[in-house]
Amino acid sequence: MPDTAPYDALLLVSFGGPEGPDDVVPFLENVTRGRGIPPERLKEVGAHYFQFGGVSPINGQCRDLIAALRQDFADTGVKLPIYWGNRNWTPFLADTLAEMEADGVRRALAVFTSAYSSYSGCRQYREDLAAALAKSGTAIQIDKIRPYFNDPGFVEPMADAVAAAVAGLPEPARIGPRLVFVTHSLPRDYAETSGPGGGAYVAQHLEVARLVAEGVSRRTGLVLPHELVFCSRSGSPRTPWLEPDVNDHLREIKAQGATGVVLAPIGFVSDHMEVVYDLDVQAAETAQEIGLPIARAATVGTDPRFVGALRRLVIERAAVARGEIEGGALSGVVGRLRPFPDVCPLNCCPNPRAPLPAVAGED
Ligand SMILES: CC1=C(CCC(=O)O)c2cc3nc(cc4[nH]c(cc5[nH]c(cc1n2)c(C)c5CCC(=O)O)c(CCC(=O)O)c4C)C(CCC(=O)O)=C3C
Ligand SMILES: [Fe+2]
Repeated sequence: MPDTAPYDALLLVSFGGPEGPDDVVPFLENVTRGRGIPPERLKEVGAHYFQFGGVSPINGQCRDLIAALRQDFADTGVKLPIYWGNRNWTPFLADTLAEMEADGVRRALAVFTSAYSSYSGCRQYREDLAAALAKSGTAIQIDKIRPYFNDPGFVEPMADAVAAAVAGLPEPARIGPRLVFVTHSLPRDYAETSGPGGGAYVAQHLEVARLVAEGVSRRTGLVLPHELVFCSRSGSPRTPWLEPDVNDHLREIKAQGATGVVLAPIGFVSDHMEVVYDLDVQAAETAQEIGLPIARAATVGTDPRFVGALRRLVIERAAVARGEIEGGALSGVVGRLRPFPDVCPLNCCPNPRAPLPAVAGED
């Protein structure tokens, strides 16, 4: 039986999303509290959710991932109970931690639904956990698994998905489409300070884009041009964010003569609102308007290779916690970047406003 000591539980930590029209405004208030998002942008984002009946797909996708992990754990003899808590909507992390403590959990391993290093996708979750411990008055010790962008179980399903999307394009677009890799935009300063030495967010995505493009060329025999672009920009228009925006980029490459595009949302682990709205509605409209055929590749979701990768990362992290191996020794990584740290170093992905307590780091 795989050894997951010293952990008593796995805690899936995610963003949360509204589950009905009445949830939309309070959810957005939770997301944007103290973040200087202009009211016009909030109205616009609210309208995206209302267009989907006020329901974000993200909570259902977390439930599906947990169900798949439970089945995988049962099949492989991993005896770790799985809990779930969110930053912005029910089940809130503080409530989940209270439940865990009542169940006797003393030491938990967190898995974030973000594969990359950034304030929003890593430290902010570490801060959320510290705040939730304080709020719930619990004393659970919480570690996290390392960033998993370069795990083969994350990269391989995406290469399959992109190859399938290429095949799904109409003739003649499928002969030589551009692979447009998409992730969430960030304020430039968040990107510059991301990861242990800075610059990790973009470096990690460029590496995944390169690996997936390579996988696609092995699968299809085509060597396709690829680039990394960004979606879902918010904040003040005066703050510089990562560019180009996916819509601007589609116009640009159409003008350069592109005949077809595969959009590959490598920044996300499931088809949540950023994917089903920002790509499937907005970018699809742009493409339609300029007459550029596009196909959107699936995210990893509950692909068994991804689920298996999370299980290996959990088993590996437990062995690291017991002092038996180093991070990366069991689960392994693909490509040119090293395994990222299991324990976030001091000042990794710093809070852009003010330092706050965070779990699972040296600080
Ligand atoms: C890097 C990153 C990820 C990926 C990593 C991860 O997954 O964690 C991510 C995921 C998500 N972002 C989400 C939703 C939103 N993000 C917003 C705002 C922001 N995101 C940011 C960054 C990221 N966000 C940033 C720098 C802001 C500006 C404000 C701030 O500094 O915090 C806003 C406010 C309105 C607006 O869009 O302006 C909303 C509603 C949802 C839920 C989707 C659903 O409901 O299905 C998910 C998974
Ligand atoms: Fe976001």
